[in-house]
Amino acid sequence: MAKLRVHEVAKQLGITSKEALSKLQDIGEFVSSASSTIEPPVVKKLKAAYADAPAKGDAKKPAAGKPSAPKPAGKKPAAPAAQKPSPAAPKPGASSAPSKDAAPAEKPAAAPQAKQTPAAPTPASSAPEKPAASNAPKPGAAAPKPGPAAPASKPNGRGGGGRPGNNPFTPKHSSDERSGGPRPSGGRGGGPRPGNNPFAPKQGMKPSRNDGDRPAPRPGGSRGAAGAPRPGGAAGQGGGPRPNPSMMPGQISRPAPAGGGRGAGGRGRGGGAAGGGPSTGGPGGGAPRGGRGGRGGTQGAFGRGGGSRKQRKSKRAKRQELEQQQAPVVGGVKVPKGDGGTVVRLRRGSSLADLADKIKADPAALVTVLFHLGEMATANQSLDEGTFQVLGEELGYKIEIVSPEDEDREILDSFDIDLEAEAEGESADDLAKRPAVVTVMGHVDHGKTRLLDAIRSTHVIEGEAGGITQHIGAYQVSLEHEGKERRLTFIDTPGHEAFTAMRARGAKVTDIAVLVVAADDGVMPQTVEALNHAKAAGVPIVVAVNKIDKPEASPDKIRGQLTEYGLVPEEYGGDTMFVDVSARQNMHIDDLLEAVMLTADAALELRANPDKDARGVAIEANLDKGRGAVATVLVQSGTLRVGDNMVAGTAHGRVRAMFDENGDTVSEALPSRPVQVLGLSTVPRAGDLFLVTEDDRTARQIAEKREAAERNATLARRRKRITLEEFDQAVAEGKIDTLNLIIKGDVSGAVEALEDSLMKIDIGEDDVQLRVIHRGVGAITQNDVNLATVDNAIIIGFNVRPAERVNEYADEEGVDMRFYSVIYDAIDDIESALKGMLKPEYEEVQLGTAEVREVFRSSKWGSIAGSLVMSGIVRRNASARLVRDGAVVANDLKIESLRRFKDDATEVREGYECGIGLGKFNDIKDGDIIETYEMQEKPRV
Ligand SMILES: Nc1nc2c(ncn2[C@@H]2O[C@H](COP(=O)(O)OP(=O)(O)OP(=O)(O)O)[C@@H](O)[C@H]2O)c(=O)[nH]1
Repeated sequence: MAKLRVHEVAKQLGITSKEALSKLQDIGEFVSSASSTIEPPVVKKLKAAYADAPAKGDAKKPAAGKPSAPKPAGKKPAAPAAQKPSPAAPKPGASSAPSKDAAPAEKPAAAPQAKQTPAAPTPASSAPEKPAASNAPKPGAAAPKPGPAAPASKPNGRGGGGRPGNNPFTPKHSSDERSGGPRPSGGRGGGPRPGNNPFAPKQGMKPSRNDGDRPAPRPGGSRGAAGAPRPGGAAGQGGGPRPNPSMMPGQISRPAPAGGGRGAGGRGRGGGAAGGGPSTGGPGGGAPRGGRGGRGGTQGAFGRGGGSRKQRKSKRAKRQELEQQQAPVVGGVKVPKGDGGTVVRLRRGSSLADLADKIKADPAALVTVLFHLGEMATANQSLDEGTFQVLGEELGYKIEIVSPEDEDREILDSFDIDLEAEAEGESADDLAKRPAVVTVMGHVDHGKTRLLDAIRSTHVIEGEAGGITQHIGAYQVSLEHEGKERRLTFIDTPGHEAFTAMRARGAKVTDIAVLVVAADDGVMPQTVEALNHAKAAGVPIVVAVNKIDKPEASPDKIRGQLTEYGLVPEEYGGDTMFVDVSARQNMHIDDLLEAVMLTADAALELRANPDKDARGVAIEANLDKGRGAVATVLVQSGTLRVGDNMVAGTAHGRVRAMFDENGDTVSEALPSRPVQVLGLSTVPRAGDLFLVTEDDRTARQIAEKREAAERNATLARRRKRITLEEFDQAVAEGKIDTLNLIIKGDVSGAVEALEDSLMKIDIGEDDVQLRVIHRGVGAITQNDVNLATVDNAIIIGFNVRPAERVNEYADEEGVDMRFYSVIYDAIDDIESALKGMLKPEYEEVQLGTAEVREVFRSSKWGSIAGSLVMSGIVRRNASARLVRDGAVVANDLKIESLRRFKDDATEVREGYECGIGLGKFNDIKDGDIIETYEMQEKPRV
């Protein structure tokens, strides 16, 4: 018999290789690594040191060689569980189970399976026995035994069973003998696929069925049965009973593709026992299938003695084996496990393949793990944050999904560019005053364009050639203020649409907004929209009351109207400057500019460092036939020079030439200076941030990375930012405390009435607020959606619908729009959302009870209560209390571990057995009742 390796013995003992190594050292044996072989006497010594917990190997050995005496099965009678997979209900403990701790859970509840095997062999014994028993139940089948049985079964599953069909020339390979060579895809452990071997006379359904022992697929965790069909990887498990995915909520019963194959090999663990036994099939021989298969074989080599495969393993194989040995098994596959604190950052829209890449795992394995957790996804499918969180928790990683801003920061980080640190590192000495950047907003036809023209024509700095001013998207004016020459930059695209679109891209371009209101018209819907957009961005507003040349102009009326919207004129004691102007007649334009200066000086600290590479924002861009991409950019800090390498959004290139608003060439542009730039590879979007890089290569690579990030983001976009239903949770998580609304209605009366009623909702507490950030009359427009996007708002449409294509846009941006035609319905919805937003009150809700049937003590896990769920469900992480003879022995416990057979389970339902670990609490006795409960939120009335 081959010598065992440390890790193999460790596995038998249910300890880690590391622990085994240190124990060996303790007992005076020096062994260099986990893959070193150890002499039988040393193995004995080591096992003796763990005498408390019988080694798995003990169970296995008999299997390999001669079967141990079967233990009276069903010592523990059975429980109701009609579904028990295993025929008999062997007592885990009884059967020299490998290690009690592993097995407890699986004590089958005695539910004798009518059809299956007649007898109820002890787990350990059963496996080997069966083959011998001739066609009795296939070993695999027998294996179903939970814990103890597990080992036995595995062998079947994997090692034990050569895949019948695989060797057409093995005459004796009847499925019977084969002891249930597992066939992954087929119903996993148990059944040899009869049809596979045309030359095996005995092959037929019958044996296979036998073998089956294979309980009818049970809803809940029947998977214990070796035979239990198991999707995907599960199957792979080799006969090992595993929690059936179907017992998980929301589970989909489709098999996880990936795992399946893997399973084939029967990942050897545990299987060795039986596997070795039937040298007939050749240990593990069944499934030499890829690496895993190989493993199965290796493990079977526990029973390798029987094997004809004594060939030496290559170093690589050994190394792989060791690696796999060290990796934990989750969901039936091996994945590198984190320590619980390792943070893995993933971009929004990432897939399992991306995660696999980061944690150096096999994507297919992650598919299986996720399936095990109750969710189906392909390796390349974009997953949401919640799914990654659950998966991360299972794997021991903290997964963080990064926002677009973080994402961009990370991209720049990878090039050693940290804009924040750069800005923070600047001292007051580095900063110089810069001009304010102004956006003109207002209702249609109130004179925005005319005003911008008036300002430009009177104040634009003349070009050298005195050339004709041209539209480049922004311009700078110069004027004298308090004896000094001051400049202001105007964005030449009037309206809040462009303003909010840029904000949506993360660009903070505007320092001050000029709100133009025609004195002969008054405050109109877009006036309000514009002021709401400016307020939402926290930008100070200066009001230009235009068209005062008109006889019907009534500037005072405008002041009065705007007061209602929170813009109180200075002359009324407020802090908003109102300037009466006439754009047509160039009246008071200077006063307006003066007011803008004063407001800027009062409210803002406008400084930037001019002595560094330029950073800024693209204002607008177009593709010119002769000149290629032409972009107007606004320098926000640093100085932009011709010849600089820059990247703007996903466009990059070298600045070939720069022009100002007069069409004159410029060689450098200081902060707040808008210039037209030639030389970019493509056209950036308005609002794209730009920066100058050291070389062209860096610029190109940043652009490429951004492009890739955008592609990913588009994939994941169709997700709601925030919905009424989610407020609750968002508030509970501390993400928000204000419900932002945008109200659009068919008539202003209705909008006002709705807003009034909403504001009167008695929330009762002041930890949650309602804020209407914009209201207006007419269809829901793209601007509304933009604003909702930026400020995370919900749009309420009262008797109005979205304008053309806005629906799709809102959907793309993940903005929640709700439509009502009855005012009370809207109020009801918002009210309940708000009430949900209040900090939740919790009450205890009982989940289920489990009766302790047998307590297993393990040095590793402490006490494990082998229990039968008597009612409801037992859920991992749920709160628990222990009741003994009707009295509560301990409160405030937690179901810290929950296992079905050898695998972790999320929950176990009534009628099933499981192993429950209560953390450090060890005072558990047979007959105790474990009551589990959860604190659930109480609905508010
Ligand atoms: N009497 C008078 N008419 C003005 C004044 N300012 C603008 N107008 C006129 O108002 C009309 C609309 O002016 P625009 O500057 O195009 O208005 P706007 O706000 O830019 O309009 P949109 O671009 O459609 O949003 C034009 O016919 C202007 O001549 C003013 O101060 N006095």
